[in-house]
Amino acid sequence: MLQSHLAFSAVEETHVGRYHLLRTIGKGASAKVKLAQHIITGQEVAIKIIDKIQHTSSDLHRLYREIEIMKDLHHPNIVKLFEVIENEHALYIVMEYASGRDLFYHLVNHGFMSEKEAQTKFQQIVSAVKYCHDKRIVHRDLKTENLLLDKRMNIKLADFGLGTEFITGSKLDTFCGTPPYSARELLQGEKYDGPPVDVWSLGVILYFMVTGSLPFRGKTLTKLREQVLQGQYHVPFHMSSQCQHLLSKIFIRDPRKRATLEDILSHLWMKVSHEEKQKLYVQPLPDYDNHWHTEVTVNTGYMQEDIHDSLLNHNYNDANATYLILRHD
Ligand SMILES: CC1(C)C(=O)N([C@H]2C=Cc3c(O)cccc32)c2nc(Nc3ccccc3)ncc21
Repeated sequence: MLQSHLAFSAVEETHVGRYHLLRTIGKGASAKVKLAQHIITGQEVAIKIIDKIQHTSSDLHRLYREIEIMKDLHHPNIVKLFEVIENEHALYIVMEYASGRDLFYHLVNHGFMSEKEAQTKFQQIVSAVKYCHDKRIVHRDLKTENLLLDKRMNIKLADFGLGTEFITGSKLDTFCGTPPYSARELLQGEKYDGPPVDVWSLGVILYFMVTGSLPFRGKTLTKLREQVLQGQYHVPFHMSSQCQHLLSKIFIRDPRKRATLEDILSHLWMKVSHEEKQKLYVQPLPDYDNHWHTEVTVNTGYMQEDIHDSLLNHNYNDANATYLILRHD
């Protein structure tokens, strides 16, 4: 046993099932994710490799639950599960590969989004989360790091490690998630309802997309908890009033008063067609020979050639000014 185990761990696998393993794209404490290629179709997949030896039985139980949850999810904005391969050493979870990395990486590298782009992304995210909630599944760890992007920049919700079934009316009590994205009731360690916790995290994600920073970001957990308890966050000047209004409905401390996913989906900000950012001003070609402008300018006492010279030489003199003012009409 020991010998074969060492032999296994020493040799870097190049194939698993019908997949050719390529490079590592993610490494966690308990799992590694590799880009792989389905040999027959050439399709790229991502394989989460779990070394079973290093896992406690409760960890493995949680993983099997994650797999069961994923088997039941079929949505365009949720990472697909293709296959599970298992042997005595390892568990290989073959999933959809998102080539655009995650939303956190995208925001850090490209800065915050226009509200139009944020709206498209947010509609996809809310659609995926609503699909889960309708199946009585809450994610509980929604954050930009778990939102992947495919090659067409569509959202792919990942990482159902913490997802769990919720039964309406019965409260959940396991603290989990990531503090800056966590709702007050989670940080307070109270018993909580699943859906409102995900709604709060959606607010943090929306804020991050539109501003490029986190709404609540205390240096310590205590300072962060204080900020979340107060529900105070900075609203930058460029945020539209509709977006501000939507966030104010999400960042409500009392989970019973907080917006539901239906409220979010029916909010004006989610429907209105956001004006693309002010179109960059395109300098119109100068029309130095606009006869009407020239005629009027001549009538104001300027000679035709004076006007022409001053325009061509960009003399910002009165002849030029008169012409430009007329043109600016
Ligand atoms: C199987 C699954 C769902 C997964 O577990 N990961 C990991 C691995 C890295 C990572 C991350 O950086 C952020 C979230 C999830 C993950 C995946 N990463 C990708 N694409 C990718 C491509 C270049 C760089 C990073 C991620 N596609 C699918 C997955």
